[in-house]
Amino acid sequence: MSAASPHAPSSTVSPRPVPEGHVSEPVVSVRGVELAFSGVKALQGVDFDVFDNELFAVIGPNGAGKTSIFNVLSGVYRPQQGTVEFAGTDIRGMRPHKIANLGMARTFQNIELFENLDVVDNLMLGRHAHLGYGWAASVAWFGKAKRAEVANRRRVEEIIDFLEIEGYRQLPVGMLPYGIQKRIELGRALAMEPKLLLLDEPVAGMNGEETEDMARFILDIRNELRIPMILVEHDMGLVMDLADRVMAMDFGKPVATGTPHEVQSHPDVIRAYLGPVDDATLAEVQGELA
Ligand SMILES: Nc1ncnc2c1ncn2[C@@H]1O[C@H](COP(=O)(O)OP(=O)(O)OP(=O)(O)O)[C@@H](O)[C@H]1O
Repeated sequence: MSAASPHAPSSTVSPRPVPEGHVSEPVVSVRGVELAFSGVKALQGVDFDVFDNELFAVIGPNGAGKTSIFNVLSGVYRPQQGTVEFAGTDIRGMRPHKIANLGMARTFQNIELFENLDVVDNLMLGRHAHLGYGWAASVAWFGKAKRAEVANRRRVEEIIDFLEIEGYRQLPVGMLPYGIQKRIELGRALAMEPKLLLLDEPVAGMNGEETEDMARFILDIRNELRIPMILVEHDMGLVMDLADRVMAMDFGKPVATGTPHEVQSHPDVIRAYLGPVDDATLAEVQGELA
């Protein structure tokens, strides 16, 4: 992955702003998170909130700590310090499958689908937490198991409609174009009916048309399904177009949090991408971004 330069205008940045219109409790609340790997400080003093129906982006150059944030949220890494609350529950140290069952879904930088299964079956795997019956029920209480299966299939068909992948539904995922596979991975996350969606570089490796399609679906998820999202993405154009708020990271620390407009030409954000620059160069870059 390559780090991209931030683009477009800016102003001032408040350290931890609560966005206008958000009076409710945050869906995610992270405070003072510290994560280290044998001396390497991956995260230091990370604080942020994500609110209902918010699209929150995390940006930063390579190694800034973006993936580590996702891994802390989804339970892959346990931070040494700090608190992580999701949907009102303290999830620090909780196992990934338990966090997923609380309603946190994630897509990955590299597609993680079952290539030999068709689209419908891959999406049905996302319904795992919604089976509504156990193994015994599936044998001894056929009626309940069958009703749950029908309801799950109906939900999967709704997602297929929503993501406009009807034409691929019976095809093995491995033979589909890259952009469609990324869409199916998104569909599997949606099949979980998540309370929060983590999108890890959703347009990485996509061409222009695929990127535009994905951007449209991300907006639809926010506007129609009203699912809050955290987006990690190197495509700054996409971040600036889609995000409600952005947190910029550098060397494991948040350096600016605010609207895309505020963050993109913040001096610390520009220095995170370009390295040390003098005031004249900084002003020139800010001028180009304006
Ligand atoms: N499992 C690990 N073991 C050792 N160091 C790690 C591990 N995971 C992350 N790191 C280190 O933590 C720092 C942050 O890494 P992270 O992958 O979170 O950055 P990133 O912003 O996602 O980078 P990229 O944009 O390249 O994906 C880096 O110095 C990285 O080498």
